[in-house]
Amino acid sequence: MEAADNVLLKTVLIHNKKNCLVTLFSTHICWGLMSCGADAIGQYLEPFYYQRHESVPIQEIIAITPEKIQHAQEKKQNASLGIELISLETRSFCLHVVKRVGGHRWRVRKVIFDCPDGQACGDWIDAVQSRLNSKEYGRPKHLLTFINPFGGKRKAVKIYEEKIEPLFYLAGIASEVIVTERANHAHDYILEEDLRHYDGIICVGGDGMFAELLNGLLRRTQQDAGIHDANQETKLVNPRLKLGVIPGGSTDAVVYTTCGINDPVTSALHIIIGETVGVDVCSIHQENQILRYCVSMLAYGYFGDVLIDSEKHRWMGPKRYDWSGFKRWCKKFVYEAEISYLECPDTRHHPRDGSRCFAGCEICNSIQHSEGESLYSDDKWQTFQGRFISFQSITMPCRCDLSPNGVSPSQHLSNGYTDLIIAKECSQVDFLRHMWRVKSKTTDQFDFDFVEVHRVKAFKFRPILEDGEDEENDDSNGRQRLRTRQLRASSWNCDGEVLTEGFIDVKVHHQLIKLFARNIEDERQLKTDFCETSCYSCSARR
Ligand SMILES: CCCCCCCCCCCCC/C=C/[C@@H](O)[C@H](COP(=O)(O)O)NC(=O)CCCCC
Ligand SMILES: Nc1ncnc2c1ncn2[C@@H]1O[C@H](COP(=O)(O)OP(=O)(O)O)[C@@H](O)[C@H]1O
Ligand SMILES: [Ca+2]
Repeated sequence: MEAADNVLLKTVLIHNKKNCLVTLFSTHICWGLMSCGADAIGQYLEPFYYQRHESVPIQEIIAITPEKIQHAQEKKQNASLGIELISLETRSFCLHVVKRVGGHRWRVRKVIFDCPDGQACGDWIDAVQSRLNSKEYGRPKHLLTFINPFGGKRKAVKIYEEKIEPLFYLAGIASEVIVTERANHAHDYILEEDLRHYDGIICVGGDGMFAELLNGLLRRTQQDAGIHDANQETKLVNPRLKLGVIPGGSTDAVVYTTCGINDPVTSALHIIIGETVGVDVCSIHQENQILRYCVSMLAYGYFGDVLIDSEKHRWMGPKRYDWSGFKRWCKKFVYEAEISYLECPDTRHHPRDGSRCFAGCEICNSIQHSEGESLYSDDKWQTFQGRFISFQSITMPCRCDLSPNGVSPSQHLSNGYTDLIIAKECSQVDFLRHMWRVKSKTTDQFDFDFVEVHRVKAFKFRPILEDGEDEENDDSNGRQRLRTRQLRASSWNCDGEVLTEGFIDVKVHHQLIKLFARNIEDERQLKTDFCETSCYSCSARR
C-alpha cells in the first residue's frame, strides 16, 4: 500500500475538459475524476475518492513537456480585442507515456493537463522531471548508436531518422550515430575508442549486427579489467555499458525475444525508459583461445549451412532464409560428432518443462550458480556420439517471425543454461515435421524420437569427419554389410555470424550482460486502463 508520505504533488487539474485530481507519487502518477472532495479552484478536501482513474508508473513516462495551448477564455478575450495571440504563459503540460497497443507493441500516448496558472504548471514539470532524472530508473542520457545500412530490408537509416531520433530527442537522450561502412566497423570501434561518456551502446540492425556489439563490448571489458578471457575457467567481468537493439535486420531474434516483437518504436521506448534485463552469454573457445561470444543460437549442420548459403542471396533480404532453408532441406546432409555436456543438476529445469520466461521471471531470479568453480573437475559430464542433421545450442528462447514461440520455448533469458537440441539422422519428411512445429505455435516440437534435448551449463563439440568405413553391421537378414560414411563438415551459425572452426568448447556465463529490455510481458496479466499500483485511492476503495 502507498504511504501518504510518498505523495509528492497533488492538485486538481483540467484533463479532457473535466476537473481531475492528479497525484504524483514517488513511483507513479494517478489521475481521475473525483466523486467528492474538491472544489473548483484546486483545493481538495479529504476524504476523496477517484470515481475511475488511471495510473502510470514513473518508469513508463517517456517525457513531460510544456504544451502551448490557447485557453478558451483567453481565446475569447483575444478575439474580442481582435488579436491573434497565443497565451504568454504556458499553463499546460503534456505527459508522454507508454501505451500498450497489443501484441507486445508499445506506442507513445499524450495526456494533456491544464493547470490553474504558469507557476503550477512549472511545479508539475519540475517535479515529474526530477523523478525521471532519478538514478533509480537508470535512464540513458548518452548513447552510442551504430546503424547497419545493409541489414534486413536496408531500411535501418530511414527507421532511425524517421522513428527513433525524434523519440530520443523528446526523451532528452543525446546519441552519437555511426552508420557502419564495413563489417566489423562497430566491433573495432568499441574495442578501440573512448566509451566513458556513454551509458549504453545500441544498434539498428539484426542479430549479426548485435553480435558485433556484444563481442566488441565483452572483449573490451575483459581487456580493460586485465582479465584473460581465453581461459574458459575465468570468471568474466560484467560490462558497465548496457546494450540495446532496434530491429533493422532479417531474423531479429534477440530483440523479438527480449521485447516480444520486432518493432523499432517499441524497442526505442524500452531503451528510453532504461529498464534492463540480465542475459546469459556463451563463450566459445578452441584450445587456449576465445573465438566468440554468443547469446541466441549457436548451430552446426542444417542451420550453419543455411547461413552460408543465405549470404549468396542477401539481395533477397529476409526471404533469403526461406529460400536457403528450402534448398538445404532438399539436399539432406548428415553430420557426426561427439558432444559432451554438463547437464543442469536440477531436474525440474528442462527444455520440455513447459515453463515460460516472462518479465520478472522467478526462475531466472531464483537459480543459483557457483561461478568460478572448475567445470572440468566435475565428473558429471555425459556424452552423445552419433549422426544428426541439426545441432543447436539455444541460450535464449529465440523467438522470431519464423518461430513465434521460439526455437526452445521453455528456455530462459537468464537462467545460466543453454538448451542443446539434436535432430538426429532421420528422413527428410520427419525433419520437416520437426521444423514445421518449430514454426507453428501449437505442438511440442521436441516430441519426436529422433529429437534429443538437454539443458546444460557447458558442452564440448568434436566433429567426426574422417571418410572411411564403419565396423561391419548385421542387416535385418543377418548379412554383414559395410556402412560407408558420407559425412560432411559444416560451419557454425553463431548469432547469425559464420564461425568456421569445427571443434569448440562452450560455457554459459550467467547474466553476463544487461540489455535495454524488460523481457516479454504476460499479456494475460496486464490491466492497461485501471490502476495496477496500490495508490491511496484504490486501497481506500478496496
Ligand atoms: C517448413 C517450415 C520451416 C520453418 C523453419 C523454422 C526454423 C526457425 C529457426 C529460426 C532460428 C532463429 C534463431 C536466430 C538466428 C539468427 O541469429 C540468425 C541471424 O539473424 P539476422 O542477423 O537477424 O539475420 N538467423 C538465422 O540463422 C535464420 C535461420 C533460418 C533458417 C530457416
Ligand atoms: N556497412 C556494412 N557493410 C557490410 N556489412 C556490414 C556493414 N555493417 C555491418 N555489416 C555486417 O552485416 C552483417 C549482417 O548484419 P545484420 O544487421 O545482422 O543484418 P541481417 O539480419 O540482414 O543479417 C553483420 O555480420 C555485420 O557485421
Ligand atoms: Ca539461458
